[in-house]
Amino acid sequence: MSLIVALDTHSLDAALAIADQLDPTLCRVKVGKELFTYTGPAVVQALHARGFEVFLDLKFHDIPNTTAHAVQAAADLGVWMVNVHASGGRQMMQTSAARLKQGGYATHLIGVTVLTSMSAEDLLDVGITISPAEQVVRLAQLAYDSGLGGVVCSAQEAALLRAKFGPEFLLVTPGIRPAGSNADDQKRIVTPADAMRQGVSHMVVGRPITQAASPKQAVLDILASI
Ligand SMILES: O=C(O)c1cc(=O)[nH]c(=O)n1[C@@H]1O[C@H](COP(=O)(O)O)[C@@H](O)[C@H]1O
Repeated sequence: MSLIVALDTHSLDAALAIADQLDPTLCRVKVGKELFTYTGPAVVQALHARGFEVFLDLKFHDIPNTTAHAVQAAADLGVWMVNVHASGGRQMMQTSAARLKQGGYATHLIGVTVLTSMSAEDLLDVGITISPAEQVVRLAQLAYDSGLGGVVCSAQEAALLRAKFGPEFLLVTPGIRPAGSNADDQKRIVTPADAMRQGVSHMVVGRPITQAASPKQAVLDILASI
């Protein structure tokens, strides 16, 4: 299992101030919608120059042609991983995966299942009457069948997916909270040690690291706990 630090900040300087306290041999970094919208590709280039592998988390969700081209644009930046919403459907995911394959890109493409900020009640609001775990399995199956290399899910569903899709399928899990830390807006949360036991391949941690007095020490503490 490896660690991905979510650099959810509002400027290049703020992101690099955190990245410069981290060790690229101990973690990867994630660039999401806030940071990328402020900085554009410059942040990805700066992180690559510092030796980090980057997960570009833009959660594309659009018609197949648009999504596949956006996924290719991410791969052209040389990122290690990029994601789409699995609820965008089979054709959207197949077209995106095929585009990466045809281009010979090494970038991992994964599908977001049910956001870790959502509970059963939140799903009901958008017309989904099955449980979060059932919906995660349904979308993970669709992602798997569409040729994606893995999914984003909560570690609460990881054991189920690991058993179903085998050891190679990437299970990338945000909603990780060390014991005693604030849940913030996350609802399906798991500690790093429990996530490890559930068979996740990569855990994503943002605020518990980026808002710590020492991000470097927070990374070491999490790695020591697993
Ligand atoms: O795709 C993601 O990375 C993602 C999916 C999901 O279901 N939940 C989720 O929290 N994320 C991202 O993971 C990070 C979690 O950050 P913290 O809650 O601060 O640890 C954020 O950057 C979210 O955008």
